Amino acid sequence: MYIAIEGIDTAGKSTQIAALENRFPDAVITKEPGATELGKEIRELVLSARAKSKKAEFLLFLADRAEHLKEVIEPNIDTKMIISDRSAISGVAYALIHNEIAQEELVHLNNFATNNTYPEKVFLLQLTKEELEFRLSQKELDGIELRGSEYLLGIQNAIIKAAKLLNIELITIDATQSIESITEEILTNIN
Ligand SMILES: Nc1ncnc2c1ncn2[C@@H]1O[C@H](COP(=O)(O)OP(=O)(O)OP(=O)(O)O)[C@@H](O)[C@H]1O
Ligand SMILES: Cc1cn([C@H]2C[C@H](O)[C@@H](COP(=O)(O)O)O2)c(=O)[nH]c1=O
Repeated sequence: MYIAIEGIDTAGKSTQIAALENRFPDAVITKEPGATELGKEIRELVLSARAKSKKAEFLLFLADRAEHLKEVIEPNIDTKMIISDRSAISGVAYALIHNEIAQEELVHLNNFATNNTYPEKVFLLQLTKEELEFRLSQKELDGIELRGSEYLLGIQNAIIKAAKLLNIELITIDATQSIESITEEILTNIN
């Protein structure tokens, strides 16, 4: 089974992935961007927010996704549980709000990068404005987080739209609950 955890920055994805890793010790734990050798370099580039062109930024994430498919997803999808921090849904959502690439192109290019291989289920950890602003205030912000809470809340809505466009089952979870309650909700939905 291939599942992914989605949510805007600070929603609690890494925290939940760590909890799920304890419950599924044989699972392949992965992430986008940055799970492969090439991906680590792409991650550094995109998080520095140096790309002036939104198309260039989108294509860098897409290159990371294609490499991730070849190096991590395809070798494991038939035999292992795969749990990924983010997925193509982030790719479409972060691009959607810039409105520079047509929706059909976003879907088509992701189909191309992933050979139409998508997670079976995706969990969206949904944050309130207050909790997002609190969590952002507690950390050093990267180039994308510096775009602010309104931008990130727009992405949160775009994640729901992106899942529909990609035809992926999205299960929305209140991310302001305790860490343990969220993990239990995810486990209930996996089983
Ligand atoms: N359910 C929760 N309740 C309160 N705080 C939480 C909860 N889950 C995570 N946190 C805290 O919120 C912060 C962000 O969590 P985490 O790093 O897991 O988010 P993330 O979605 O992986 O973020 P990013 O996308 O920026 O890497 C951390 O300080 C973490 O301890
Ligand atoms: C996969 C993907 C990610 N992004 C953005 C989302 C975040 O701001 C960063 C990744 O940082 P994290 O600490 O790993 O959450 O990149 C994006 O814009 N497009 C994508 O396809």
